[in-house]
Amino acid sequence: MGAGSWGTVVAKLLRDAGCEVTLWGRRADVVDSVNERRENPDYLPGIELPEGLRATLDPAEALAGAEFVALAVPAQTLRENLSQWVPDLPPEAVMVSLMKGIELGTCRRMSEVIQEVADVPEERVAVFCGPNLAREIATGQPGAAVAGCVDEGNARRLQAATMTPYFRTYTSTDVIGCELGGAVKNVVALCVGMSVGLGFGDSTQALLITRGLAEITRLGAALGADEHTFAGLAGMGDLVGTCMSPLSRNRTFGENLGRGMTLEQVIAVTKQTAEGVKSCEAVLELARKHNVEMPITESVAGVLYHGMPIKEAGLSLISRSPKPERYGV
Ligand SMILES: NC(=O)C1=CN([C@@H]2O[C@H](COP(=O)(O)OP(=O)(O)OC[C@H]3O[C@@H](n4cnc5c(N)ncnc54)[C@H](O)[C@@H]3O)[C@@H](O)[C@H]2O)C=CC1
Ligand SMILES: O=C(CO)COP(=O)(O)O
Repeated sequence: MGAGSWGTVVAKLLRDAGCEVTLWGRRADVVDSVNERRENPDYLPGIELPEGLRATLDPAEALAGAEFVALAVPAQTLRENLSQWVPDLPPEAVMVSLMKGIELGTCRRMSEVIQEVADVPEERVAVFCGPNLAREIATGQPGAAVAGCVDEGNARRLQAATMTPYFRTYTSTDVIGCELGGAVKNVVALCVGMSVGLGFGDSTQALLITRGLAEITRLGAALGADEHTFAGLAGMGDLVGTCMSPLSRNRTFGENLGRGMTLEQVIAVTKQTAEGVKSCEAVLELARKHNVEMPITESVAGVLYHGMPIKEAGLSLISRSPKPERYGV
Protein backbone atom coordinates (compact mmCIF):
# COMPACT_ATOMS: atom_id res chain seq x y z
CA MET A 1 0.00 0.00 0.00
CA GLY A 2 1.99 2.97 -1.33
CA ALA A 3 3.73 3.13 -4.70
CA GLY A 4 6.57 5.44 -3.72
CA SER A 5 10.22 4.36 -3.71
CA TRP A 6 10.12 1.78 -0.97
CA GLY A 7 6.63 0.42 -1.54
CA THR A 8 7.52 -0.24 -5.18
CA VAL A 9 10.85 -1.87 -4.33
CA VAL A 10 9.33 -4.15 -1.69
CA ALA A 11 6.59 -5.08 -4.18
CA LYS A 12 9.38 -6.04 -6.59
CA LEU A 13 11.21 -7.96 -3.87
CA LEU A 14 8.09 -9.93 -2.92
CA ARG A 15 7.40 -10.69 -6.58
CA ASP A 16 11.03 -11.76 -7.13
CA ALA A 17 10.57 -14.06 -4.11
CA GLY A 18 7.62 -15.71 -5.87
CA CYS A 19 4.66 -13.98 -4.19
CA GLU A 20 1.57 -12.72 -5.98
CA VAL A 21 1.66 -8.97 -5.48
CA THR A 22 -0.77 -6.11 -6.06
CA LEU A 23 0.59 -2.62 -5.47
CA TRP A 24 -1.80 0.15 -4.49
CA GLY A 25 -0.89 3.64 -5.67
CA ARG A 26 -2.84 6.85 -5.36
CA ARG A 27 -1.71 8.37 -8.66
CA ALA A 28 -3.20 7.09 -11.93
CA ASP A 29 -0.07 7.92 -13.95
CA VAL A 30 2.11 5.82 -11.61
CA VAL A 31 -0.35 2.88 -11.61
CA ASP A 32 -0.70 2.97 -15.41
CA SER A 33 3.03 3.09 -15.91
CA VAL A 34 3.63 0.10 -13.60
CA ASN A 35 0.95 -1.91 -15.46
CA GLU A 36 1.76 -0.84 -18.99
CA ARG A 37 5.50 -0.19 -18.98
CA ARG A 38 6.66 -2.09 -15.88
CA GLU A 39 8.33 1.05 -14.59
CA ASN A 40 7.70 3.64 -11.87
CA PRO A 41 9.44 6.55 -13.60
CA ASP A 42 8.92 9.17 -10.90
CA TYR A 43 10.41 7.15 -8.07
CA LEU A 44 12.58 4.52 -9.76
CA PRO A 45 13.41 5.66 -13.28
CA GLY A 46 15.11 3.01 -15.39
CA ILE A 47 14.26 0.10 -13.08
CA GLU A 48 12.44 -2.76 -14.81
CA LEU A 49 9.73 -4.17 -12.59
CA PRO A 50 9.04 -7.91 -12.69
CA GLU A 51 6.36 -9.48 -14.83
CA GLY A 52 3.16 -10.17 -12.98
CA LEU A 53 3.49 -7.22 -10.60
CA ARG A 54 0.14 -5.50 -10.87
CA ALA A 55 -0.77 -2.02 -9.66
CA THR A 56 -4.19 -0.60 -8.88
CA LEU A 57 -5.82 2.63 -7.76
CA ASP A 58 -8.44 0.64 -5.86
CA PRO A 59 -7.40 -0.21 -2.29
CA ALA A 60 -10.09 -2.92 -2.00
CA GLU A 61 -8.68 -4.67 -5.07
CA ALA A 62 -5.15 -4.55 -3.65
CA LEU A 63 -6.26 -5.88 -0.27
CA ALA A 64 -8.59 -8.66 -1.45
CA GLY A 65 -7.35 -12.04 -0.22
CA ALA A 66 -3.96 -10.69 0.93
CA GLU A 67 -1.88 -12.78 3.34
CA PHE A 68 0.38 -9.79 4.00
CA VAL A 69 -0.60 -6.14 3.86
CA ALA A 70 2.60 -4.11 3.58
CA LEU A 71 2.24 -0.41 4.37
CA ALA A 72 4.58 2.15 2.76
CA VAL A 73 3.00 5.58 3.10
CA PRO A 74 4.62 8.47 4.98
CA ALA A 75 4.58 7.84 8.74
CA GLN A 76 2.53 10.95 9.45
CA THR A 77 -0.27 9.97 7.03
CA LEU A 78 -0.50 6.30 8.04
CA ARG A 79 -3.34 6.81 10.54
CA GLU A 80 -5.53 8.62 8.03
CA ASN A 81 -4.73 6.23 5.14
CA LEU A 82 -5.19 3.04 7.12
CA SER A 83 -8.46 4.14 8.68
CA GLN A 84 -9.91 4.33 5.14
CA TRP A 85 -8.69 0.82 4.32
CA VAL A 86 -9.90 -0.92 7.49
CA PRO A 87 -13.23 -2.15 6.05
CA ASP A 88 -11.36 -3.97 3.26
CA LEU A 89 -8.60 -5.58 5.34
CA PRO A 90 -8.65 -9.39 5.12
CA PRO A 91 -9.39 -10.63 8.66
CA GLU A 92 -6.35 -12.92 8.99
CA ALA A 93 -3.76 -10.83 7.11
CA VAL A 94 -0.42 -10.04 8.73
CA MET A 95 0.08 -6.27 8.65
CA VAL A 96 3.65 -5.27 7.77
CA SER A 97 5.09 -1.84 8.44
CA LEU A 98 7.74 -0.80 5.92
CA MET A 99 7.85 2.68 7.47
CA LYS A 100 10.50 4.34 9.62
CA GLY A 101 8.95 7.07 11.68
CA ILE A 102 7.24 8.01 14.95
CA GLU A 103 3.80 9.63 14.92
CA LEU A 104 3.72 13.28 15.95
CA GLY A 105 1.33 14.04 18.79
CA THR A 106 0.97 10.44 20.04
CA CYS A 107 4.67 9.38 19.94
CA ARG A 108 3.48 5.99 18.68
CA ARG A 109 5.60 3.62 16.64
CA MET A 110 4.12 2.58 13.31
CA SER A 111 3.24 -0.92 14.55
CA GLU A 112 1.34 0.67 17.45
CA VAL A 113 -0.62 2.90 15.07
CA ILE A 114 -1.46 -0.16 12.95
CA GLN A 115 -2.64 -2.16 15.98
CA GLU A 116 -4.80 0.70 17.13
CA VAL A 117 -6.34 1.76 13.82
CA ALA A 118 -6.84 -1.73 12.33
CA ASP A 119 -7.71 -3.23 15.70
CA VAL A 120 -5.37 -6.19 15.25
CA PRO A 121 -3.33 -7.92 17.98
CA GLU A 122 0.43 -7.37 18.06
CA GLU A 123 0.96 -10.99 16.96
CA ARG A 124 -0.39 -9.99 13.54
CA VAL A 125 1.74 -6.87 13.10
CA ALA A 126 5.24 -7.20 11.68
CA VAL A 127 7.95 -4.75 10.71
CA PHE A 128 10.50 -4.98 7.92
CA CYS A 129 13.64 -2.97 8.68
CA GLY A 130 17.27 -2.76 7.70
CA PRO A 131 19.91 -0.95 5.67
CA ASN A 132 17.95 -0.77 2.44
CA LEU A 133 18.34 2.17 0.12
CA ALA A 134 15.49 1.71 -2.33
CA ARG A 135 17.41 2.18 -5.56
CA GLU A 136 20.19 -0.20 -4.57
CA ILE A 137 17.80 -3.02 -3.64
CA ALA A 138 15.83 -2.29 -6.83
CA THR A 139 18.92 -3.00 -8.92
CA GLY A 140 19.37 -6.37 -7.23
CA GLN A 141 22.43 -5.46 -5.19
CA PRO A 142 22.94 -7.85 -2.24
CA GLY A 143 20.95 -6.68 0.75
CA ALA A 144 19.34 -7.85 3.97
CA ALA A 145 16.61 -6.91 6.40
CA VAL A 146 14.98 -8.03 9.61
CA ALA A 147 11.40 -9.33 9.74
CA GLY A 148 10.31 -8.39 13.25
CA CYS A 149 7.18 -9.74 14.94
CA VAL A 150 6.39 -10.79 18.50
CA ASP A 151 4.94 -13.95 16.92
CA GLU A 152 8.00 -15.80 15.69
CA GLY A 153 5.91 -17.84 13.25
CA ASN A 154 4.69 -14.72 11.49
CA ALA A 155 8.24 -13.32 11.44
CA ARG A 156 9.33 -16.54 9.71
CA ARG A 157 6.47 -16.32 7.19
CA LEU A 158 7.54 -12.80 6.28
CA GLN A 159 11.14 -13.99 6.08
CA ALA A 160 10.14 -16.74 3.62
CA ALA A 161 8.16 -14.25 1.54
CA THR A 162 11.12 -11.89 1.10
CA MET A 163 14.16 -14.15 0.53
CA THR A 164 15.54 -13.95 -3.02
CA PRO A 165 18.89 -14.80 -4.64
CA TYR A 166 19.99 -11.21 -3.90
CA PHE A 167 18.25 -10.59 -0.55
CA ARG A 168 18.42 -12.23 2.88
CA THR A 169 15.90 -11.69 5.64
CA TYR A 170 16.57 -12.49 9.29
CA THR A 171 13.92 -12.72 12.00
CA SER A 172 13.56 -10.98 15.34
CA THR A 173 10.87 -10.78 18.00
CA ASP A 174 12.12 -7.36 19.16
CA VAL A 175 9.68 -5.13 17.30
CA ILE A 176 10.38 -2.11 19.55
CA GLY A 177 14.12 -2.29 18.88
CA CYS A 178 13.69 -2.76 15.12
CA GLU A 179 11.33 0.20 14.82
CA LEU A 180 13.33 2.56 17.00
CA GLY A 181 16.50 1.72 15.09
CA GLY A 182 14.79 2.59 11.80
CA ALA A 183 13.07 5.76 12.98
CA VAL A 184 15.82 7.38 15.02
CA LYS A 185 18.63 6.72 12.53
CA ASN A 186 16.86 9.16 10.19
CA VAL A 187 17.36 11.90 12.78
CA VAL A 188 21.04 10.99 13.19
CA ALA A 189 21.39 11.00 9.38
CA LEU A 190 20.07 14.57 9.30
CA CYS A 191 22.80 15.54 11.75
CA VAL A 192 25.50 13.66 9.82
CA GLY A 193 24.32 15.41 6.66
CA MET A 194 24.60 18.79 8.36
CA SER A 195 28.20 17.98 9.34
CA VAL A 196 28.99 17.02 5.73
CA GLY A 197 27.38 20.23 4.49
CA LEU A 198 29.55 22.19 6.88
CA GLY A 199 32.59 20.54 5.29
CA PHE A 200 33.52 18.08 8.04
CA GLY A 201 34.95 14.68 7.12
CA ASP A 202 34.81 11.05 8.12
CA SER A 203 35.99 11.47 11.71
CA THR A 204 33.07 13.73 12.55
CA GLN A 205 30.65 11.47 10.71
CA ALA A 206 31.92 8.43 12.64
CA LEU A 207 31.62 10.38 15.90
CA LEU A 208 27.99 11.30 15.17
CA ILE A 209 27.07 7.80 14.01
CA THR A 210 28.57 6.21 17.11
CA ARG A 211 27.10 8.66 19.59
CA GLY A 212 23.85 8.45 17.62
CA LEU A 213 23.85 4.72 18.25
CA ALA A 214 24.44 5.42 21.95
CA GLU A 215 21.36 7.61 22.14
CA ILE A 216 19.20 5.20 20.13
CA THR A 217 20.28 2.45 22.52
CA ARG A 218 19.49 4.56 25.62
CA LEU A 219 15.98 5.26 24.32
CA GLY A 220 15.50 1.64 23.30
CA ALA A 221 16.52 0.36 26.72
CA ALA A 222 14.06 2.74 28.39
CA LEU A 223 11.26 1.53 26.11
CA GLY A 224 11.95 -2.18 26.66
CA ALA A 225 13.90 -3.03 23.49
CA ASP A 226 16.65 -5.65 23.49
CA GLU A 227 19.95 -3.74 23.33
CA HIS A 228 21.44 -6.41 21.08
CA THR A 229 19.03 -5.38 18.33
CA PHE A 230 20.94 -2.11 17.98
CA ALA A 231 24.10 -4.02 17.02
CA GLY A 232 22.16 -5.68 14.19
CA LEU A 233 20.80 -4.82 10.75
CA ALA A 234 17.89 -2.73 12.06
CA GLY A 235 20.23 -0.83 14.40
CA MET A 236 23.84 -0.23 13.45
CA GLY A 237 23.25 -1.60 9.94
CA ASP A 238 20.54 0.87 9.02
CA LEU A 239 22.26 3.72 10.86
CA VAL A 240 25.56 3.27 9.01
CA GLY A 241 23.86 2.63 5.65
CA THR A 242 21.74 5.76 5.83
CA CYS A 243 24.30 8.09 7.40
CA MET A 244 27.04 7.18 4.89
CA SER A 245 24.93 7.16 1.73
CA PRO A 246 24.49 10.12 -0.59
CA LEU A 247 21.27 8.34 -1.69
CA SER A 248 19.71 8.94 1.73
CA ARG A 249 17.01 11.62 1.65
CA ASN A 250 17.56 12.39 5.34
CA ARG A 251 21.32 12.80 5.02
CA THR A 252 20.88 14.89 1.85
CA PHE A 253 18.30 17.06 3.62
CA GLY A 254 20.78 17.74 6.42
CA GLU A 255 23.60 18.34 3.95
CA ASN A 256 21.57 21.00 2.15
CA LEU A 257 20.93 22.73 5.48
CA GLY A 258 24.63 22.51 6.33
CA ARG A 259 25.51 24.16 3.02
CA GLY A 260 23.41 27.15 4.04
CA MET A 261 19.99 26.57 2.46
CA THR A 262 16.99 27.60 4.58
CA LEU A 263 14.52 24.99 5.82
CA GLU A 264 11.92 26.21 3.30
CA GLN A 265 14.43 25.92 0.45
CA VAL A 266 15.40 22.39 1.46
CA ILE A 267 11.76 21.31 1.78
CA ALA A 268 11.11 22.72 -1.69
CA VAL A 269 13.90 20.67 -3.32
CA THR A 270 13.16 17.44 -1.40
CA LYS A 271 10.81 15.43 -3.59
CA GLN A 272 10.55 12.30 -1.45
CA THR A 273 9.83 11.51 2.18
CA ALA A 274 12.61 12.39 4.66
CA GLU A 275 10.95 10.95 7.77
CA GLY A 276 13.44 12.29 10.31
CA VAL A 277 12.36 15.87 9.65
CA LYS A 278 8.99 15.33 11.32
CA SER A 279 9.80 12.34 13.51
CA CYS A 280 12.60 14.15 15.35
CA GLU A 281 10.11 16.08 17.48
CA ALA A 282 8.17 12.91 18.32
CA VAL A 283 11.41 11.10 19.20
CA LEU A 284 12.42 13.97 21.45
CA GLU A 285 9.04 13.98 23.18
CA LEU A 286 9.34 10.23 23.73
CA ALA A 287 12.83 10.72 25.18
CA ARG A 288 11.64 13.44 27.54
CA LYS A 289 8.74 11.30 28.75
CA HIS A 290 11.22 8.57 29.64
CA ASN A 291 13.97 10.86 30.99
CA VAL A 292 16.43 9.83 28.30
CA GLU A 293 19.11 12.25 27.14
CA MET A 294 19.24 12.53 23.33
CA PRO A 295 21.56 15.45 22.57
CA ILE A 296 21.89 14.78 18.83
CA THR A 297 18.12 14.58 18.39
CA GLU A 298 17.75 17.73 20.49
CA SER A 299 20.24 19.60 18.29
CA VAL A 300 18.49 18.50 15.10
CA ALA A 301 15.12 19.65 16.46
CA GLY A 302 16.77 22.90 17.59
CA VAL A 303 18.07 23.60 14.08
CA LEU A 304 14.87 22.58 12.30
CA TYR A 305 12.27 24.14 14.55
CA HIS A 306 13.81 26.52 17.07
CA GLY A 307 16.02 28.73 14.96
CA MET A 308 19.30 27.36 16.30
CA PRO A 309 22.18 28.07 13.89
CA ILE A 310 23.85 24.80 12.78
CA LYS A 311 27.31 25.84 13.93
CA GLU A 312 25.94 26.68 17.37
CA ALA A 313 24.24 23.27 17.53
CA GLY A 314 27.58 21.64 16.68
CA LEU A 315 29.40 23.64 19.34
CA SER A 316 26.81 22.74 21.96
CA LEU A 317 27.30 19.04 21.18
CA ILE A 318 31.09 19.06 21.31
CA SER A 319 31.18 21.14 24.51
CA ARG A 320 28.82 19.02 26.60
CA SER A 321 30.02 18.17 30.08
CA PRO A 322 32.61 15.35 30.29
CA LYS A 323 31.08 11.87 30.57
CA PRO A 324 31.99 8.21 30.55
CA GLU A 325 31.40 6.73 27.09
CA ARG A 326 28.55 4.58 28.41
CA TYR A 327 25.98 6.16 30.69
CA GLY A 328 22.26 6.18 31.33
CA VAL A 329 21.46 2.64 30.16
N1 LIG B 1 13.20 4.82 0.22
C1 LIG B 1 13.89 4.01 0.98
O1 LIG B 1 15.05 3.70 0.65
C2 LIG B 1 13.29 3.44 2.20
C3 LIG B 1 12.16 3.99 2.80
N2 LIG B 1 11.65 3.44 3.94
C4 LIG B 1 10.47 4.02 4.57
O2 LIG B 1 9.34 3.78 3.75
C5 LIG B 1 8.34 4.77 4.01
C6 LIG B 1 7.85 5.32 2.68
O3 LIG B 1 8.95 6.00 2.10
P1 LIG B 1 9.26 6.06 0.56
O4 LIG B 1 8.50 5.06 -0.21
O5 LIG B 1 10.71 6.04 0.42
O6 LIG B 1 8.71 7.53 0.29
P2 LIG B 1 8.34 8.19 -1.08
O7 LIG B 1 8.31 9.64 -0.82
O8 LIG B 1 9.19 7.66 -2.15
O9 LIG B 1 6.86 7.65 -1.34
C7 LIG B 1 5.80 7.92 -0.47
C8 LIG B 1 4.52 7.39 -1.09
O10 LIG B 1 3.44 7.77 -0.27
C9 LIG B 1 2.50 8.50 -1.05
N3 LIG B 1 1.88 9.52 -0.23
C10 LIG B 1 2.34 10.72 0.11
N4 LIG B 1 1.45 11.38 0.88
C11 LIG B 1 0.39 10.55 0.99
C12 LIG B 1 -0.86 10.64 1.60
N5 LIG B 1 -1.23 11.71 2.28
N6 LIG B 1 -1.67 9.59 1.49
C13 LIG B 1 -1.34 8.49 0.83
N7 LIG B 1 -0.17 8.34 0.21
C14 LIG B 1 0.68 9.37 0.30
C15 LIG B 1 3.27 9.08 -2.21
O11 LIG B 1 2.41 9.32 -3.31
C16 LIG B 1 4.25 7.95 -2.47
O12 LIG B 1 3.65 6.96 -3.25
C17 LIG B 1 9.01 5.83 4.90
O13 LIG B 1 8.58 5.64 6.23
C18 LIG B 1 10.50 5.52 4.76
O14 LIG B 1 11.22 5.86 5.93
C19 LIG B 1 12.20 2.34 4.50
C20 LIG B 1 13.30 1.74 3.94
C21 LIG B 1 13.93 2.24 2.77
O1 LIG C 1 15.62 3.92 5.36
C1 LIG C 1 16.41 4.08 4.48
C2 LIG C 1 17.60 3.23 4.32
O2 LIG C 1 17.49 2.07 5.09
C3 LIG C 1 16.25 5.20 3.52
O3 LIG C 1 16.83 6.33 4.05
P1 LIG C 1 16.29 7.76 3.59
O4 LIG C 1 14.83 7.76 3.96
O5 LIG C 1 17.10 8.75 4.35
O6 LIG C 1 16.51 7.84 2.11
